[in-house]
Amino acid sequence: MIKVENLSKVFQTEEVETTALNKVNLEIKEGEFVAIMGPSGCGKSTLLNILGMLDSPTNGKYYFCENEVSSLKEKQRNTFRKGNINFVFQSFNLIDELSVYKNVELPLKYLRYDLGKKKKRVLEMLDRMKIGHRRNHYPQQLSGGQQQRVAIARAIAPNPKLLLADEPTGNLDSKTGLEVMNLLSELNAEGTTIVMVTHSERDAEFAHRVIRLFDGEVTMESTKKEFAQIEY
Ligand SMILES: Nc1ncnc2c1ncn2[C@@H]1O[C@H](COP(=O)(O)OP(=O)(O)OP(=O)(O)O)[C@@H](O)[C@H]1O
Repeated sequence: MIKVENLSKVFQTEEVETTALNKVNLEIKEGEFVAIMGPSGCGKSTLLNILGMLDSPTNGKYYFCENEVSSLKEKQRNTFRKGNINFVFQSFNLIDELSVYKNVELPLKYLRYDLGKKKKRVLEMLDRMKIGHRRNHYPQQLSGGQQQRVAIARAIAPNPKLLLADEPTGNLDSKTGLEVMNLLSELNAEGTTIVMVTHSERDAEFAHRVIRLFDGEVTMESTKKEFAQIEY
C-alpha cells in the first residue's frame, strides 16, 4: 500500500535549516498495523504528515497504492486523500460548534453522500464507537475518551484505506487509552491499515511492527515478536 524511497524533508526558516527526515525507506502492506516511535523531534509527525499527504517531501518518492504522489500539487493531493486516508490526533480536533452527529457527518458531506446513505453511515459509526447515545451532545460536553471515539468515528466514516493516528492516547488516562487502542485494534482486524505515532510502549504492543526513527532516519524495524523480546 505504501512505499517510500529515499524520502527527505528539510524545513528552511530564515535562520536555520532542519533535516526532519533523512533518506527514509519503508514499506507498509495493506492490513498492517504499524507503530512509529522515537524521541521528540526525530521526525515522526513529519513522516505521518507526508504519508497522509498533508505535506510533501523535499526529496524522494512516495507511492500510495502504486501511485507516485509526492510530486502531486496540493489540490491533487487533497483530492487523492479524500476517502483514502484519514486521521486521528492526540487533541481530537473535533469542531466545537458542531454536535457529535454533525462532526461525524462532515467528511461524508464533502464526499457528497446522499442523505439516506449519510445518515445510516453516521449512526452506524456512532454505534460502532459506542457513542450513539451522545449524538446530540457537543464535544465540550464529552470526556476525553468519548471525544476520541467521536474522532475515530469521524475518521472511519468514509471507510478510508489508511488510518493515521498521531499519539491517539496522548491526552487520555491509561484505562481510556486502552479502550481506544482496543477499538483501533478491532478496526485493523476488520481490514483498515493503521499507522500510529506513539511514545507509549504499551500502545506500540498493539501494532504488528514498530518503525523506530532517530534524527530523521529509520534506525530499527522490528516485528511484534522481536519487539516483545527486546522490550520485556
Ligand atoms: N514547520 C516546521 N518548520 C520548521 N521546522 C520544523 C517544522 N515542523 C517540524 N520541524 C522540525 O523538524 C523536526 C522533526 O519534527 P517532528 O514534529 O516531525 O518531530 P516528532 O518526532 O513528531 O516530535 P514530537 O515527538 O516532539 O512530536 C524537529 O526538529 C522540528 O523542530
